[in-house]
Amino acid sequence: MVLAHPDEFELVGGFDPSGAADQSLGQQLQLQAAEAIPAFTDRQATLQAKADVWVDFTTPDAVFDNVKFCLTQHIYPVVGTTGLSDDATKTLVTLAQQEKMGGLIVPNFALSAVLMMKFAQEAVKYFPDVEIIELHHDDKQDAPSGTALRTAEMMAEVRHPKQQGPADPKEYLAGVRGGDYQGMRIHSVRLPGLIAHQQVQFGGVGEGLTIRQDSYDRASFMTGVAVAIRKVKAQTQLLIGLENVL
Ligand SMILES: NC(=O)C1=CN([C@@H]2O[C@H](COP(=O)(O)OP(=O)(O)OC[C@H]3O[C@@H](n4cnc5c(N)ncnc54)[C@H](OP(=O)(O)O)[C@@H]3O)[C@@H](O)[C@H]2O)C=CC1
Ligand SMILES: O=C(O)C1=N[C@H](C(=O)O)C[C@H](O)C1
Repeated sequence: MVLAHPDEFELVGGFDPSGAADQSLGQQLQLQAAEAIPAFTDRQATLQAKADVWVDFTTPDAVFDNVKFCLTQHIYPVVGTTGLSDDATKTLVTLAQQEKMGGLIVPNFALSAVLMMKFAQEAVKYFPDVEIIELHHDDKQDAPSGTALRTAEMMAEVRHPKQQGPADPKEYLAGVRGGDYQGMRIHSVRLPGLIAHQQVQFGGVGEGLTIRQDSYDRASFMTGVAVAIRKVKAQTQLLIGLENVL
Protein backbone atom coordinates (compact mmCIF):
# COMPACT_ATOMS: atom_id res chain seq x y z
CA MET A 1 0.00 0.00 0.00
CA VAL A 2 2.89 2.28 0.62
CA LEU A 3 4.18 1.91 -2.90
CA ALA A 4 0.75 2.48 -4.42
CA HIS A 5 0.00 5.55 -2.29
CA PRO A 6 3.35 7.28 -1.74
CA ASP A 7 1.82 10.74 -1.28
CA GLU A 8 -0.94 9.68 1.09
CA PHE A 9 0.81 7.38 3.55
CA GLU A 10 4.23 7.55 5.09
CA LEU A 11 6.02 4.34 6.04
CA VAL A 12 7.73 5.25 9.31
CA GLY A 13 9.06 1.85 10.35
CA GLY A 14 8.72 -1.89 10.34
CA PHE A 15 8.72 -4.56 13.05
CA ASP A 16 10.06 -8.06 12.63
CA PRO A 17 11.67 -9.64 15.71
CA SER A 18 13.72 -12.07 13.64
CA GLY A 19 14.61 -9.47 11.03
CA ALA A 20 18.04 -8.07 10.26
CA ALA A 21 18.48 -5.21 12.76
CA ASP A 22 21.49 -3.85 10.88
CA GLN A 23 19.48 -3.32 7.71
CA SER A 24 16.97 -0.50 7.27
CA LEU A 25 13.47 -1.38 6.10
CA GLY A 26 14.25 0.33 2.82
CA GLN A 27 17.15 -2.07 2.25
CA GLN A 28 15.12 -5.10 3.32
CA LEU A 29 12.22 -4.27 1.04
CA GLN A 30 14.56 -3.00 -1.66
CA LEU A 31 12.70 0.30 -1.76
CA GLN A 32 14.46 3.06 -3.62
CA ALA A 33 15.37 6.13 -1.56
CA ALA A 34 13.90 4.61 1.59
CA GLU A 35 17.10 3.49 3.33
CA ALA A 36 16.37 5.67 6.37
CA ILE A 37 13.17 3.86 7.36
CA PRO A 38 14.04 1.89 10.51
CA ALA A 39 13.39 -1.84 10.92
CA PHE A 40 12.80 -2.67 14.59
CA THR A 41 13.39 -6.05 16.15
CA ASP A 42 11.98 -4.93 19.52
CA ARG A 43 8.28 -4.02 19.81
CA GLN A 44 8.80 -1.32 22.44
CA ALA A 45 11.39 0.35 20.23
CA THR A 46 8.82 0.86 17.47
CA LEU A 47 7.40 3.72 19.57
CA GLN A 48 10.33 5.81 18.34
CA ALA A 49 8.72 5.80 14.91
CA LYS A 50 5.62 7.60 16.28
CA ALA A 51 3.31 5.59 14.01
CA ASP A 52 -0.39 6.32 14.19
CA VAL A 53 -1.42 3.12 12.33
CA TRP A 54 0.06 -0.40 12.67
CA VAL A 55 -0.52 -2.75 9.73
CA ASP A 56 -0.13 -6.37 10.87
CA PHE A 57 0.54 -9.27 8.51
CA THR A 58 2.43 -11.57 10.85
CA THR A 59 1.63 -14.94 12.39
CA PRO A 60 -1.19 -16.36 14.56
CA ASP A 61 1.30 -16.53 17.47
CA ALA A 62 2.39 -12.91 17.17
CA VAL A 63 -0.75 -11.01 16.30
CA PHE A 64 -2.45 -10.99 19.71
CA ASP A 65 0.49 -9.35 21.52
CA ASN A 66 1.02 -6.93 18.65
CA VAL A 67 -2.59 -5.73 18.72
CA LYS A 68 -2.60 -5.54 22.53
CA PHE A 69 0.52 -3.37 22.30
CA CYS A 70 -1.09 -1.11 19.68
CA LEU A 71 -4.28 -0.61 21.65
CA THR A 72 -2.50 0.20 24.91
CA GLN A 73 -0.09 2.55 23.09
CA HIS A 74 -2.96 4.16 21.18
CA ILE A 75 -1.72 3.15 17.75
CA TYR A 76 -4.62 2.13 15.49
CA PRO A 77 -4.30 -1.52 14.38
CA VAL A 78 -5.18 -2.68 10.85
CA VAL A 79 -4.90 -6.46 11.07
CA GLY A 80 -4.71 -8.87 8.15
CA THR A 81 -3.19 -11.72 10.13
CA THR A 82 -5.50 -14.70 10.48
CA GLY A 83 -5.66 -17.42 13.13
CA LEU A 84 -6.80 -15.30 16.12
CA SER A 85 -9.17 -17.43 18.22
CA ASP A 86 -12.68 -16.21 19.08
CA ASP A 87 -11.64 -15.76 22.71
CA ALA A 88 -8.53 -13.78 21.78
CA THR A 89 -10.58 -11.57 19.48
CA LYS A 90 -13.16 -10.93 22.24
CA THR A 91 -10.36 -10.01 24.66
CA LEU A 92 -8.99 -7.48 22.16
CA VAL A 93 -12.44 -6.02 21.49
CA THR A 94 -12.89 -5.50 25.25
CA LEU A 95 -9.42 -3.99 25.57
CA ALA A 96 -10.21 -1.56 22.74
CA GLN A 97 -13.36 -0.49 24.63
CA GLN A 98 -11.36 0.07 27.80
CA GLU A 99 -8.73 2.07 25.93
CA LYS A 100 -11.39 3.97 23.93
CA MET A 101 -9.59 2.88 20.78
CA GLY A 102 -10.74 1.74 17.36
CA GLY A 103 -9.19 -0.74 14.98
CA LEU A 104 -9.90 -3.15 12.16
CA ILE A 105 -9.40 -6.90 11.91
CA VAL A 106 -9.94 -7.88 8.28
CA PRO A 107 -9.95 -11.59 7.37
CA ASN A 108 -9.67 -10.69 3.68
CA PHE A 109 -8.88 -7.29 2.15
CA ALA A 110 -9.89 -8.23 -1.42
CA LEU A 111 -13.13 -6.56 -2.46
CA SER A 112 -14.15 -9.71 -4.35
CA ALA A 113 -13.77 -11.70 -1.13
CA VAL A 114 -15.83 -9.22 0.89
CA LEU A 115 -18.59 -9.51 -1.73
CA MET A 116 -18.30 -13.32 -1.86
CA MET A 117 -18.90 -13.47 1.90
CA LYS A 118 -21.86 -11.09 1.65
CA PHE A 119 -23.41 -13.05 -1.26
CA ALA A 120 -22.86 -16.36 0.57
CA GLN A 121 -24.64 -14.97 3.63
CA GLU A 122 -27.60 -14.03 1.42
CA ALA A 123 -27.69 -17.37 -0.43
CA VAL A 124 -27.54 -19.52 2.72
CA LYS A 125 -30.93 -18.17 3.85
CA TYR A 126 -32.42 -20.10 0.91
CA PHE A 127 -29.84 -22.90 0.57
CA PRO A 128 -28.78 -24.12 4.04
CA ASP A 129 -26.95 -27.09 2.47
CA VAL A 130 -23.50 -25.68 1.92
CA GLU A 131 -19.82 -26.58 1.97
CA ILE A 132 -16.79 -24.27 1.74
CA ILE A 133 -13.69 -25.16 -0.25
CA GLU A 134 -10.80 -22.77 0.31
CA LEU A 135 -7.61 -23.01 -1.75
CA HIS A 136 -4.26 -21.37 -0.93
CA HIS A 137 -0.54 -21.42 -1.68
CA ASP A 138 1.30 -24.16 0.16
CA ASP A 139 3.30 -21.80 2.42
CA LYS A 140 0.13 -20.91 4.29
CA GLN A 141 0.59 -21.83 7.95
CA ASP A 142 -3.01 -21.80 9.16
CA ALA A 143 -6.03 -23.86 8.15
CA PRO A 144 -8.80 -23.23 7.58
CA SER A 145 -8.21 -19.75 6.18
CA GLY A 146 -9.50 -16.76 8.09
CA THR A 147 -11.76 -16.05 5.13
CA ALA A 148 -13.36 -19.50 5.30
CA LEU A 149 -13.97 -19.16 9.03
CA ARG A 150 -15.45 -15.69 8.64
CA THR A 151 -17.68 -16.90 5.76
CA ALA A 152 -18.94 -19.77 7.93
CA GLU A 153 -19.49 -17.44 10.87
CA MET A 154 -21.47 -14.97 8.73
CA MET A 155 -23.57 -17.77 7.23
CA ALA A 156 -24.19 -19.29 10.69
CA GLU A 157 -25.70 -15.96 11.83
CA VAL A 158 -28.61 -16.38 9.39
CA ARG A 159 -28.64 -20.08 8.43
CA HIS A 160 -31.33 -22.49 9.51
CA PRO A 161 -29.19 -24.75 11.75
CA LYS A 162 -28.57 -28.18 10.30
CA GLN A 163 -25.85 -30.79 9.92
CA GLN A 164 -24.65 -30.95 6.34
CA GLY A 165 -24.51 -34.61 5.32
CA PRO A 166 -24.40 -37.46 7.85
CA ALA A 167 -23.59 -36.23 11.39
CA ASP A 168 -21.14 -39.06 12.02
CA PRO A 169 -19.93 -40.25 8.61
CA LYS A 170 -17.92 -43.42 8.27
CA GLU A 171 -14.63 -41.89 7.20
CA TYR A 172 -12.36 -44.49 5.60
CA LEU A 173 -9.69 -41.79 5.42
CA ALA A 174 -9.41 -39.55 8.52
CA GLY A 175 -10.63 -36.00 7.96
CA VAL A 176 -11.88 -36.66 4.45
CA ARG A 177 -15.17 -34.86 5.14
CA GLY A 178 -13.31 -31.70 6.21
CA GLY A 179 -13.73 -29.55 9.32
CA ASP A 180 -17.14 -29.01 10.86
CA TYR A 181 -18.29 -25.45 11.63
CA GLN A 182 -21.80 -25.57 13.09
CA GLY A 183 -22.80 -28.31 10.68
CA MET A 184 -21.06 -26.80 7.63
CA ARG A 185 -17.99 -28.56 6.22
CA ILE A 186 -14.82 -26.64 5.36
CA HIS A 187 -12.14 -28.14 3.10
CA SER A 188 -8.64 -26.64 2.84
CA VAL A 189 -6.57 -27.19 -0.30
CA ARG A 190 -2.83 -26.22 -0.32
CA LEU A 191 -0.94 -26.23 -3.61
CA PRO A 192 1.95 -24.35 -5.20
CA GLY A 193 0.76 -21.99 -7.93
CA LEU A 194 -2.31 -20.90 -5.97
CA ILE A 195 -2.61 -17.50 -4.24
CA ALA A 196 -5.97 -17.29 -2.38
CA HIS A 197 -9.28 -18.68 -3.62
CA GLN A 198 -12.58 -19.83 -2.20
CA GLN A 199 -15.65 -21.61 -3.43
CA VAL A 200 -18.89 -21.63 -1.45
CA GLN A 201 -20.99 -24.43 -2.86
CA PHE A 202 -24.72 -24.68 -2.19
CA GLY A 203 -26.96 -27.61 -3.05
CA GLY A 204 -30.74 -27.84 -3.44
CA VAL A 205 -33.15 -30.35 -4.92
CA GLY A 206 -32.09 -30.67 -8.55
CA GLU A 207 -30.03 -27.47 -8.47
CA GLY A 208 -26.82 -25.96 -7.19
CA LEU A 209 -25.15 -22.60 -6.76
CA THR A 210 -21.42 -21.94 -6.58
CA ILE A 211 -19.96 -18.61 -5.48
CA ARG A 212 -16.29 -18.47 -6.38
CA GLN A 213 -13.69 -15.83 -5.52
CA ASP A 214 -10.10 -15.66 -6.76
CA SER A 215 -7.12 -13.57 -5.76
CA TYR A 216 -4.76 -14.14 -8.69
CA ASP A 217 -2.26 -11.65 -7.29
CA ARG A 218 -1.48 -10.28 -3.82
CA ALA A 219 -2.13 -6.84 -5.30
CA SER A 220 -5.81 -7.74 -4.80
CA PHE A 221 -5.42 -7.04 -1.07
CA MET A 222 -3.82 -3.61 -1.38
CA THR A 223 -6.83 -1.44 -2.20
CA GLY A 224 -8.59 -2.79 0.88
CA VAL A 225 -5.52 -2.22 3.03
CA ALA A 226 -5.38 1.39 1.84
CA VAL A 227 -9.09 1.89 2.62
CA ALA A 228 -8.57 0.43 6.09
CA ILE A 229 -5.58 2.68 6.83
CA ARG A 230 -7.52 5.70 5.60
CA LYS A 231 -10.59 4.89 7.76
CA VAL A 232 -9.22 3.27 10.90
CA LYS A 233 -8.51 6.45 12.83
CA ALA A 234 -12.21 7.36 12.72
CA GLN A 235 -13.21 4.09 14.42
CA THR A 236 -14.25 3.94 18.06
CA GLN A 237 -14.38 0.12 18.33
CA LEU A 238 -12.28 -2.80 17.18
CA LEU A 239 -14.33 -4.04 14.23
CA ILE A 240 -14.18 -7.28 12.23
CA GLY A 241 -14.44 -7.07 8.44
CA LEU A 242 -13.68 -4.52 5.74
CA GLU A 243 -17.43 -4.14 5.08
CA ASN A 244 -17.58 -1.91 8.19
CA VAL A 245 -15.65 0.84 6.42
CA LEU A 246 -16.64 0.43 2.76
N1 LIG B 1 -6.43 -10.37 5.46
C1 LIG B 1 -5.88 -10.53 4.26
O1 LIG B 1 -6.39 -10.05 3.24
C2 LIG B 1 -4.62 -11.31 4.14
C3 LIG B 1 -4.15 -11.95 5.24
N2 LIG B 1 -2.98 -12.63 5.20
C4 LIG B 1 -2.53 -13.20 6.46
O2 LIG B 1 -1.39 -12.49 6.89
C5 LIG B 1 -0.54 -13.35 7.62
C6 LIG B 1 0.84 -13.32 7.00
O3 LIG B 1 0.78 -13.95 5.75
P1 LIG B 1 2.04 -13.98 4.80
O4 LIG B 1 2.50 -12.60 4.51
O5 LIG B 1 1.69 -14.86 3.67
O6 LIG B 1 3.08 -14.74 5.73
P2 LIG B 1 4.65 -14.64 5.76
O7 LIG B 1 5.11 -15.85 6.51
O8 LIG B 1 5.18 -14.37 4.41
O9 LIG B 1 4.93 -13.34 6.64
C7 LIG B 1 4.80 -13.30 8.03
C8 LIG B 1 5.82 -12.30 8.54
O10 LIG B 1 5.66 -12.12 9.94
C9 LIG B 1 6.96 -12.09 10.50
N3 LIG B 1 6.88 -12.46 11.90
C10 LIG B 1 7.04 -13.67 12.48
N4 LIG B 1 6.89 -13.59 13.81
C11 LIG B 1 6.64 -12.30 14.08
C12 LIG B 1 6.41 -11.59 15.28
N5 LIG B 1 6.43 -12.20 16.48
N6 LIG B 1 6.16 -10.27 15.20
C13 LIG B 1 6.17 -9.64 14.01
N7 LIG B 1 6.41 -10.25 12.83
C14 LIG B 1 6.63 -11.57 12.87
C15 LIG B 1 7.76 -13.06 9.68
O11 LIG B 1 9.14 -12.79 9.80
P3 LIG B 1 10.21 -13.99 9.63
O12 LIG B 1 10.00 -14.56 8.28
O13 LIG B 1 11.49 -13.26 9.81
O14 LIG B 1 9.89 -14.96 10.72
C16 LIG B 1 7.26 -12.74 8.27
O15 LIG B 1 7.95 -11.63 7.72
C17 LIG B 1 -1.21 -14.74 7.60
O16 LIG B 1 -1.96 -14.88 8.80
C18 LIG B 1 -2.15 -14.66 6.41
O17 LIG B 1 -3.25 -15.50 6.56
C19 LIG B 1 -2.23 -12.71 4.06
C20 LIG B 1 -2.67 -12.09 2.94
C21 LIG B 1 -3.92 -11.36 2.86
O1 LIG C 1 -2.45 -16.55 3.84
C1 LIG C 1 -2.94 -15.97 2.85
O2 LIG C 1 -2.36 -15.90 1.76
C2 LIG C 1 -4.25 -15.35 2.99
N1 LIG C 1 -4.81 -15.35 4.16
C3 LIG C 1 -6.08 -14.83 4.49
C4 LIG C 1 -6.98 -15.92 4.99
O3 LIG C 1 -6.52 -16.78 5.76
O4 LIG C 1 -8.16 -15.93 4.66
C5 LIG C 1 -6.67 -13.98 3.38
C6 LIG C 1 -6.37 -14.48 2.01
O5 LIG C 1 -7.09 -15.65 1.80
C7 LIG C 1 -4.87 -14.70 1.83
